[in-house]
Amino acid sequence: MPIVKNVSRAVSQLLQSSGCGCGISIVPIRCIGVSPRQVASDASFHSVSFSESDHPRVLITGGLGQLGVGLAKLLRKRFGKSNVILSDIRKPADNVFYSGPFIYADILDYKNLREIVVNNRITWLFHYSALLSAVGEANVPLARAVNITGLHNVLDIAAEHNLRLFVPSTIGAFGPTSPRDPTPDLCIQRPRTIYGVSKVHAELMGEYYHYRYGLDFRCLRYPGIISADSQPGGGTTDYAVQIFHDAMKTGKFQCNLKPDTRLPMMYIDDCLKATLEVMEAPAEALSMRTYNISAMSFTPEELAQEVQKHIPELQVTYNVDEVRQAIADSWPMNFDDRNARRDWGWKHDYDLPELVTTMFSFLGSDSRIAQAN
Ligand SMILES: NC(=O)c1ccc[n+]([C@@H]2O[C@H](COP(=O)([O-])OP(=O)(O)OC[C@H]3O[C@@H](n4cnc5c(N)ncnc54)[C@H](O)[C@@H]3O)[C@@H](O)[C@H]2O)c1
Ligand SMILES: C[C@@H](O)[C@H](N)C(=O)O
Repeated sequence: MPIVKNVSRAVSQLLQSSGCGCGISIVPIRCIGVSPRQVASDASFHSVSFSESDHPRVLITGGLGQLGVGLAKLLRKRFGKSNVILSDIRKPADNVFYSGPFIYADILDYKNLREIVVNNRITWLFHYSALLSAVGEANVPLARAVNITGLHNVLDIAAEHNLRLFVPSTIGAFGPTSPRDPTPDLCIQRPRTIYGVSKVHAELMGEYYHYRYGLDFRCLRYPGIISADSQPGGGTTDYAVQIFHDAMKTGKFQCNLKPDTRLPMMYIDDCLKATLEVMEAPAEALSMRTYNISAMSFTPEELAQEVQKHIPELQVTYNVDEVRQAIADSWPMNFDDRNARRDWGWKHDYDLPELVTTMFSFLGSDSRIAQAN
């Protein structure tokens, strides 16, 4: 194996060379000039010319799901419309297409993704593409491809081009053997869904690339997210969005989880605020690269009672979906987010009553507009 020997000798010489300025334990890709995809070393130098005083140039993958459009809106307000590119493999609605830059990007197409990053001089990447917990169980091969192979593509491109990378994780990254009430940042993680397994993999790979190559990887474990103007993509916590729509439309709601199933939840504005805050936090403030964030925790019964304060005639019945129930029973009931609060000042704005009032004022004003038209 002379080639292997030569390469390892060259790498060890590079590691020891004082000119590189690298420590032995942290080896940024640009120092050894060999990326995980064997891209020429000068590939990363192009993006290094980005000045920190400029606005970041942002790409959001999987941006047409429940969270991406709201994230683009928030980031465009902060960094300017033209600096934030939304992408997905689906066709955007007119209002999304005309609200700012949109591009087709399949995260499984490595070359296409790299071309987008290079041509648009991307400096920050928010990686939102994923198959969520319930749809993931219904199509494991696709979930494995999108959530694991897709993540590998994103990690390599981010490392090669010196990007700051945000990858969301989830309460679903924990499992039945994790402490569930509360669940700390660091504990046993043995999830029993392909979604959870892929998210633990993403957390570990991102942290590994951070320590091994200096990748600026940042990750938050989101609770179930509740939003009024976007639909959830097939998760276990979807009921907590659906109840609002059904309460408004029919006054009847059939819940697919048992009434006492407690899960951590969060209003979308808090989720997106946390995402921007952790991306803007100075690196020295981050004692970890993956944080839990928390706002509230409730059961379907407690949510229904709060909703009934606004729509007293709402009738709730229960028809349990065994797959979703088994998933929910293995997830945290409460999330311990003390580290996020201490390190970068995380603080939620919405508790359960505030969330329900906000959802109804949003949906209420929407329906009034629909009637007027
Ligand atoms: N919504 C939540 O409650 C929640 C909670 C925890 C974590 N998260 C995470 O946040 C991220 C965004 O969640 P969401 O609710 O918007 O998800 P979503 O399911 O609503 O949207 C995911 C998007 O990924 C896209 N996608 C699928 N395959 C793709 C491919 N090959 N290339 C590019 N895009 C592809 C889909 O078209 C879809 O628009 C996900 O990573 C999810 O795991 C969400
Ligand atoms: C919790 C989260 O990751 C997603 N909403 C799901 O239920 O799958």
